[in-house]
Amino acid sequence: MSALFTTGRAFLSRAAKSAAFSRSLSGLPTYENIIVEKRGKNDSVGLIQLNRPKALNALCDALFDDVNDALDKLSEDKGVGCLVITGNEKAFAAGADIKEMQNKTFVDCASGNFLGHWGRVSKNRKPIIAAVNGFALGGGCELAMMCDIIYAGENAHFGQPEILLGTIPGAGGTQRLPRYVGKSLAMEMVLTGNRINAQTALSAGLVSKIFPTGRLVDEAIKTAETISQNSQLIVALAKESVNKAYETTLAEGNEFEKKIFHATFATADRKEGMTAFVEKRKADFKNN
Ligand SMILES: C/C=C/C(=O)SCCNC(=O)CCNC(=O)[C@H](O)C(C)(C)COP(=O)(O)OP(=O)(O)OC[C@H]1O[C@@H](n2cnc3c(N)ncnc32)[C@H](O)[C@@H]1OP(=O)(O)O
Repeated sequence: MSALFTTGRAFLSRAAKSAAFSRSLSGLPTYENIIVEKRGKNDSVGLIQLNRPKALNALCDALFDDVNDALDKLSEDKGVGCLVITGNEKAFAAGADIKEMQNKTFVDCASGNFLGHWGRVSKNRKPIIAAVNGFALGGGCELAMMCDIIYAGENAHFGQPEILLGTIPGAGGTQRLPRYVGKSLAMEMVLTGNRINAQTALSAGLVSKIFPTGRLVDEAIKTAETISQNSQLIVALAKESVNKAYETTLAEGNEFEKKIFHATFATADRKEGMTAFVEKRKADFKNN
């Protein structure tokens, strides 16, 4: 229980802290390395806060196990339509835990499929917003890129400094980053280990919005709340269709999109959405 009140969440108000406390008592599990809460209207947003502040939220194995377990729980929760992952004001996450991997061998990595369990974030059916304050380095930058939307606080810094440790990114840094910021900037970041700030990340296209540091999480929750008000069924299809754009040719992607569009006509929510428009009322989606 004491983990709920660490310095890592100093940006949350006292009221928010006690609300989190009572909610965590009323259902969601407590974890060693993360704090999980339901926030927003009707508790429709799942908030996962990485919580190893002394290690700048370095992504140790146990932390990622916690994240995966929380994703499973929040995905099963029919009342939750969208998730937010955040850290604290100093660090979203300073990368994979260097102390944990320092003495690993190739055989350890290959036979244990090291980092294999990280990929579940990008396969989650519900949309995830990364709310990034402070350092998002190495695996931290990769974790943000596994999410569907990235919002940055004004103090955010993104980087892939693995080259300085004699290794390379291992969770998408050389694959997603060039798709988001273009080859030249990605290559420079990966080969030098230099970081980019929030403004550069915005103009290069890595993040969609920047907010003052203290407002970032609330703004991410607001967007998540808006997404949660739509049909969860159709949101999942829309997410799948956008993601297709990164996995296939334009022609194949367009074909996929059209088929999914046609498929929405088999749903009650599509009928409800269009009927509500014609009747000039708010749609009442039932996720079917
Ligand atoms: C597939 C993925 C691979 C990877 O992700 S590889 C890792 C890539 N990331 C990095 O290389 C970043 C490593 N961290 C840093 O360079 C620095 O930190 C910062 C620039 C982020 C911040 O510097 P400052 O403000 O001076 O803090 P501090 O004293 O270095 O860190 C505070 C405590 O946090 C621990 N820590 C920081 N990053 C990591 C990490 N990635 N793994 C394990 N521990 C980390 C430190 O050691 C220290 O702890 P203590 O006070 O006990 O010495």
